[in-house]
Amino acid sequence: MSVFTEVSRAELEAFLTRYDLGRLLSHEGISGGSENSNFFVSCERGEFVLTLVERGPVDDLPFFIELLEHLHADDLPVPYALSDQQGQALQQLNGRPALLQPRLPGKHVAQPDASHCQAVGQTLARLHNSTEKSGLLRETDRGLPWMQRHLGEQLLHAQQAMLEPLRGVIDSWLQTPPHLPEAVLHADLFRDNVLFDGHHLSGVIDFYNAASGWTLYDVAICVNDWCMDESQRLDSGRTHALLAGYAGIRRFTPVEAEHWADVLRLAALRFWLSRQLAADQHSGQSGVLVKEPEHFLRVLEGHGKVSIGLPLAL
Ligand SMILES: Nc1ncnc2c1ncn2[C@@H]1O[C@H](COP(=O)(O)OP(=O)(O)O)[C@@H](O)[C@H]1O
Ligand SMILES: N[C@@H](CCOP(=O)(O)O)C(=O)O
Repeated sequence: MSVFTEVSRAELEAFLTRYDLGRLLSHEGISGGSENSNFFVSCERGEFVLTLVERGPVDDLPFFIELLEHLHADDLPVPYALSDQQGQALQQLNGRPALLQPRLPGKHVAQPDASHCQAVGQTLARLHNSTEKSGLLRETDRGLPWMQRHLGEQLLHAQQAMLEPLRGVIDSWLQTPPHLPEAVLHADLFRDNVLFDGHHLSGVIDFYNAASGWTLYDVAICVNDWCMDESQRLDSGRTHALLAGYAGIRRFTPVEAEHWADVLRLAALRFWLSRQLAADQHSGQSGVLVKEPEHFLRVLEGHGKVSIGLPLAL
């Protein structure tokens, strides 16, 4: 399912009178997304993406708008909400909050190579450098307390021997958090949220998980999606390339190196839990895309077999 709220040509033409983009040429629903209704919109003065926000942290839309404006001003390849002729970025359409953003060029890469991974590492480091001192803050609703609560409930579903030690890590970090560098994270930088034009990284999209947190955790989320081989073990070439791309722009610290293996596993646990909860909630419903939770159990297993340390400057 990808378009939950339809928008007719007449409704869109009326909406577009708020902007100065010329005549509407065409529009079509985008099938790729899973949370919101998205449309490609072609006008005389450019190509755009219209998003009707269907669920998720709607009250935080002003935060996301400000974050994307900040990243765009820092030359990161991100979409940002266009303001209408009254200076208003956040709109309403067909009963939903709506955003109109420029369409970024490029395509998703399903099978990345080391050079794609290096570019992802570099862009993530630039994103962290940009948000670190921005003053922007947002608390995640998927942090350690959320993991602690749901891991307790979900342990019955899965191999306890593999997951119990992670419970220990969460409990101990809730008591005494490690001193890791923080910034605003993308927090969902999977392959389906990045666009490439050839080997040029042309877009980072879908910031609706963005929140303050440990930058190392964002690196771990990326590695867990971009650097896995077909058995869900770390691919050495791609992992080294992503980490080196990142470290070339933003150095890792010795404390980060010490916590890397646990942070990698926590990042895998977070997505196993969210997929497992979605599967429980939507089981038997048609039209709802539920991603396979077991994938992240295999990623966790893989981390027990292959480990690759963080590169530290000498
Ligand atoms: N600004 C954009 N430029 C180009 N394509 C976009 C843009 N925003 C979204 N898309 C396309 O729409 C798809 C769904 O967007 P996404 O934000 O991931 O939706 P959802 O929040 O519903 O998961 C993306 O995979 C991408 O192909
Ligand atoms: N990329 C994630 C989906 C986004 O996470 P959610 O917690 O916002 O549903 C995945 O592949 O599971």
